[in-house]
Amino acid sequence: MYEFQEFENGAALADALTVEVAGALAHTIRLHGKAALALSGGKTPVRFLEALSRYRMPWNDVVVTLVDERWVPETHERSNAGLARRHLLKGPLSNIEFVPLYRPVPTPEEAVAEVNRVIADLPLPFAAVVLGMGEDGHTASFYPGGDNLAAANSPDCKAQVMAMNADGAGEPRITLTLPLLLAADEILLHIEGAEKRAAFEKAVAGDDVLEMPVRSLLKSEKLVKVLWCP
Ligand SMILES: O=C1O[C@H](COP(=O)(O)O)[C@@H](O)[C@H](O)[C@H]1O
Repeated sequence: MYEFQEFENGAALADALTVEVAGALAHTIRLHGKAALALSGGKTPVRFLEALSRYRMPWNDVVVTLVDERWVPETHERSNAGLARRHLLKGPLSNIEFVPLYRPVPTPEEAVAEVNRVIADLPLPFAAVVLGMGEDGHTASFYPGGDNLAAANSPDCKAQVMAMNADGAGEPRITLTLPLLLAADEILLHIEGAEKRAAFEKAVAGDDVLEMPVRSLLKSEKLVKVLWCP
């Protein structure tokens, strides 16, 4: 199920998303002393990450990771970890705990066992996961046509992370799996622009999760908060 919130512009959306995420983190820290946050990459999150980086809260009690990663080193312009470092993990947040998904080995398949162990050691469930969506209906690295899509996007998946290879993905990927995302206390989907709004409308109008993998979240019993601006 989902709840759709529309914002006037990207700045208003970024501020509202920051308040949602910070609230979820603060709540979990109050209850458990430590909170985990999983963020998306791509182009959309820049303004939100900048707003979050300015937010004052007990960041030393937070561990940050990613919902997915492109199999490139952090120095590569397409690295999701690089994006988080440039726009969130800076200034007073430079030294907070960050768990990247990339490892310097040729393929995600060679790293997946180790990354699974590291993610399983986080203070789970995530206090919040912030997802994005492509116009093809992918979210995290659940790509239409992905070799591990059916397994990673299944509510029965036992792994925390899986490798993903898909024609539309640009490079090999590693992704958190559906049960881990759905277990989060707050699930937020951040989309911007008319094309993504149209893709979202198409996603909610259909049921085939292999065609548009974001449907697995939107049609689940967990509440997904969708934040959109033109
Ligand atoms: O490749 C990815 O794409 C999606 C959407 O990215 P955007 O550039 O259209 O905002 C993103 O959510 C995901 O984390 C990323 O790896």
